Amino acid sequence: MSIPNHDFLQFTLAQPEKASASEYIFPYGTAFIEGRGILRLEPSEQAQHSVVLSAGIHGNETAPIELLNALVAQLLTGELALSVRLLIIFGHPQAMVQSERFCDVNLNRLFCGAWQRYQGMEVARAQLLEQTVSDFFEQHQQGEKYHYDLHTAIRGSQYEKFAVHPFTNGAAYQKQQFAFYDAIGLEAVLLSHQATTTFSYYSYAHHGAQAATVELGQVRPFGDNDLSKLTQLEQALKELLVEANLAQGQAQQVRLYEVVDVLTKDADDYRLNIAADEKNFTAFSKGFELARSSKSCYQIQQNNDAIVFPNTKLPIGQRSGLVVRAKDWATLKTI
Ligand SMILES: O=C(O)CCC(=O)N[C@@H](CCC(=O)O)C(=O)O
Ligand SMILES: [Zn+2]
Repeated sequence: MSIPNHDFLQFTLAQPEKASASEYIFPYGTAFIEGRGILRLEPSEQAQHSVVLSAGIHGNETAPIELLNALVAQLLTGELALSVRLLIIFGHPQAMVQSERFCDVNLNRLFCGAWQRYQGMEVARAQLLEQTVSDFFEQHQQGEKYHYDLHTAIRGSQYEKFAVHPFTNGAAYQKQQFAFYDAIGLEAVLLSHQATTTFSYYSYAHHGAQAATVELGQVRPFGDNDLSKLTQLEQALKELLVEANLAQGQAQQVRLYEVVDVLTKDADDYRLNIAADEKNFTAFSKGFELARSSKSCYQIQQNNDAIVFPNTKLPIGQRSGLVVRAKDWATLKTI
């Protein structure tokens, strides 16, 4: 069965959760519909890289879903000639239908086997996505493995577009990844300071892929996105898929931040002392009381430490924000 009008998004939204697999030929390869929201494209010519592009791990983060859907249509019609193995994942179709971030639990906390510690409908989805990515990368033959997991943020941001780069545990960072971040229009990168249970970290840690979570502006409903803001990303993805080339800008144009603390909601009365519309990367003075609950108090340790992803509408035990600090490029170990 082929995808009507090459519209993988509409096809996905209309499919049942347990959709059956099918495959068909398109002008430059074979398309495998592996499950709801999961489309693998294998080029007819020798593939140059293995690329995973995911969006909608949070169902209400629609701009990158629309962007990927347009790219898929161009591939399926043959307007773009595919030269890499490509796995497209629309992460959480049920949450997409409901215009929600998630249904029971945050899917992007369930990877690297963390799903074993949770309950809810996302558990099976996390297992399936892990298995799908593993199967895909296990068939990798040549070139690089890439996984870019595309999101939009709940809040506005001092830097509209930025990446969360996986924890490397002391290994040198690949400069070409930062040059790619600049090429796709990112203004900042957060360097994770510990292992996480996110989708992109799974591909990095378990499959050695070049991977990142990429934030592309603010959450908006389907049809309400200005995709012209994502032109640089669109061009760079086309270059990757068609020419097998990782677009390169100026790595050092991208501002570096390191995560210095992860805030965790530890009680029902947990509060962040920030305005409801405070933007990501808002900086504070040393000593400012950023968070308080009956169990804990968090004060800013150094002038200009900033908050990213503040959120208290979540269960106890979950991340309520990242405290980040600007980092000098001269201190970054790169190869
Ligand atoms: O705006 C927010 O608060 C969250 C936006 C979002 O979904 N971000 C990702 C980042 C994942 C990472 O840290 O790598 C998430 O929270 O899952
Ligand atoms: Zn998200």
